[in-house]
Amino acid sequence: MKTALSIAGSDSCGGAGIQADVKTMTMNGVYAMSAVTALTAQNTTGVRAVLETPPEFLREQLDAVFEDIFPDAVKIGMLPSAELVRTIAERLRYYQAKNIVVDPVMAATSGSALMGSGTAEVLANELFPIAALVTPNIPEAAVLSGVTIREEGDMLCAAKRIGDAFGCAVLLKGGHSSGAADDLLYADGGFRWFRGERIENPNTHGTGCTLSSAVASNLAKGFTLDEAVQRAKSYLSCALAAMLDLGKGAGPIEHAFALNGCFADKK
Ligand SMILES: Nc1ncnc2c1ncn2[C@@H]1O[C@H](COP(=O)(O)OP(=O)(O)OP(=O)(O)O)[C@@H](O)[C@H]1O
Ligand SMILES: Cc1ncc(CO)c(N)n1
Repeated sequence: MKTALSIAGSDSCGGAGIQADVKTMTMNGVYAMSAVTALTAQNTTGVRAVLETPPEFLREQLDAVFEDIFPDAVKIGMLPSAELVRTIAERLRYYQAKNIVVDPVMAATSGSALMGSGTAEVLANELFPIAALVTPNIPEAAVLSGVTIREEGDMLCAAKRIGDAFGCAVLLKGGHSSGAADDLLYADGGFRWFRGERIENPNTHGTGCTLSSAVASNLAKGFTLDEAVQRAKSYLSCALAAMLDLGKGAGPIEHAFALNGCFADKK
């Protein structure tokens, strides 16, 4: 069985972070592992508290995983501090980790900040160059590129700037746009749109985590980058379209929509 590692924060309400990644990887047919960067006390309405993992303990988790079950892909999510970024970059280079997907998480869907100031620059410098794919949303791409993003032309410009500056492929997600949910891939000097209808569902907590870990899962299985993005987008759209409705804020999506076997049967 192919394997994938999520290096991310824990989301106590289960819709984003490590919990979303493990569910997504499992549903996409790979064996999921985790290295926790932070504990968050959060729910669908906001983040109440964050406890950062000490860098030496994150390193212990990474060594424990890589020395035993070498992951076929790595997804990186919430990184609250520059020190944690440097720890991960050093370990991933040491192990020559492959199929690295970096989701540059800056804030939760609820708006709460998840990254310390100054960390974005270190993240970009240290981790983007070793990534197979970087997946910013529109506000994150604006910070990383310095481009104000209002329309498709701005998305092209921002994705190219980030990709060219750090030598990585970029998937600029369109979830925060006012129109359709169209994502833009910039890879090997070329652009490709992954078009998606906007699904009328206010419950979008963890969509970014889900998309990036689905891409990582599909890279682990050997799909090309284009195929992995297309498959990930289809999985995400189905999980959103299942219309799960939990919590008082922007709720989580239905990661297990495809389970019809006896263990998932309703009473
Ligand atoms: N209402 C929607 N209908 C269809 N697709 C959506 C919708 N909202 C987001 N998406 C898709 O979800 C994926 C994640 O995009 P988004 O821009 O929401 O990421 P994000 O802000 O990082 O997510 P989050 O912070 O909520 O985890 C993209 O493929 C985007 O097109
Ligand atoms: C732990 C964690 N990672 C990422 C996100 C972004 O959705 C979140 N809300 N929580």
